[in-house]
Amino acid sequence: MRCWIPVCERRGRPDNMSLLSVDHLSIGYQTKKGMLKAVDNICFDLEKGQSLGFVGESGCGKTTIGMALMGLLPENAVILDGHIRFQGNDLASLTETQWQTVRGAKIAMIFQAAMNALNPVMPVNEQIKEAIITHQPDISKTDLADRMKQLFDLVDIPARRMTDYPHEYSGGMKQRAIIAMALACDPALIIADEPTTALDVIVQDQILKEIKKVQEQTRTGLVFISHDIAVVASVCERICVMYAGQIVETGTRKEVFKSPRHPYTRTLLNSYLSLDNLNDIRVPEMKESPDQTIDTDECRFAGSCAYASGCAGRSPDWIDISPTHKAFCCNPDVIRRGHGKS
Ligand SMILES: Nc1ncnc2c1ncn2[C@@H]1O[C@H](COP(=O)(O)OP(=O)(O)OP(=O)(O)O)[C@@H](O)[C@H]1O
Repeated sequence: MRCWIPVCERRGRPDNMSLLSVDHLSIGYQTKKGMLKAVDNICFDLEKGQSLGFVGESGCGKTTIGMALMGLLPENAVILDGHIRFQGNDLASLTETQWQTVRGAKIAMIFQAAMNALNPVMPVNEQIKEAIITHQPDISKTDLADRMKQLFDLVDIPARRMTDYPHEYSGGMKQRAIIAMALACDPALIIADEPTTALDVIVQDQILKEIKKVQEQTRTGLVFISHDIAVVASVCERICVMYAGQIVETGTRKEVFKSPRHPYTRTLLNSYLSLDNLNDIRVPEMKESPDQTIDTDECRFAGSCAYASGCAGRSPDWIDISPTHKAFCCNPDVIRRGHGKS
């Protein structure tokens, strides 16, 4: 099966020059029912300073991708196929000892509800210092103090609050401290997995702006994971929409958010569109996700798709809408017509 790779980024340049290059990645979990293919033939590239969002409903495989990028897949997970190249090195072949020089230093992660992971009995600045010293044991006291000031400035925590304990911080400040900790060693790539889920809406908005600002200022690559397409669109330049382990649509923020083509993306966007926009979109009644222990090339969304017609038994393929916008479907007419009526 052909896999979409953004040719505009790869043209004239060997694969190993990308910050991150994921090729035909498939990851399974060994379960009692058999091998559950949680990630199926995923391809994407990310350059320094770029942001890429993964969005889809719970269980579509977003966290599995994030964990694979951090070398933190659980024991029953198996990389079935493909490569993850980071700065030219294949992450899938690293030993745990090698991972320790990458994880936290070159690739950092902001987990779901990570703020609860702050140590309650240690001042926040000491926890961030510890993260720096773990990867840079020879750092001088002056450089460490400079780095700490820089980090707190970057995430807008006043210097006078550096020595506070976590319980003295609000939820938003704790999450800013977690962002500072992720940035501590100046990583080239940050994976943010639902980083604002535990926060109220106003604080969520502030933290999303903070992540975007920090990512743009530091030119860090960002892989951002969320079930909320509006959240992803507010932070990321490019979006991959996932369904049942596969990417079904990818494009720039504007292309995916303003001109969704895959029937599943339209469903995801349904709750964010006004009734006017919805007039010519058929929104299906979502059925249960397909059983991913059954290995098939057939369209996984067909059972819920309001546009499915003659799709049974056929395999979807990538359909080009623009050089940066593609959708994975059996039905080119539905994809090319966009919001058009059938
Ligand atoms: N350790 C595991 N063993 C077996 N199956 C797993 C395991 N972890 C995840 N899965 C399954 O793999 C699929 C993908 O899960 P994953 O957590 O990556 O999805 P997700 O999109 O991140 O969902 P959520 O937003 O709920 O975290 C799901 O069907 C899930 O049940």
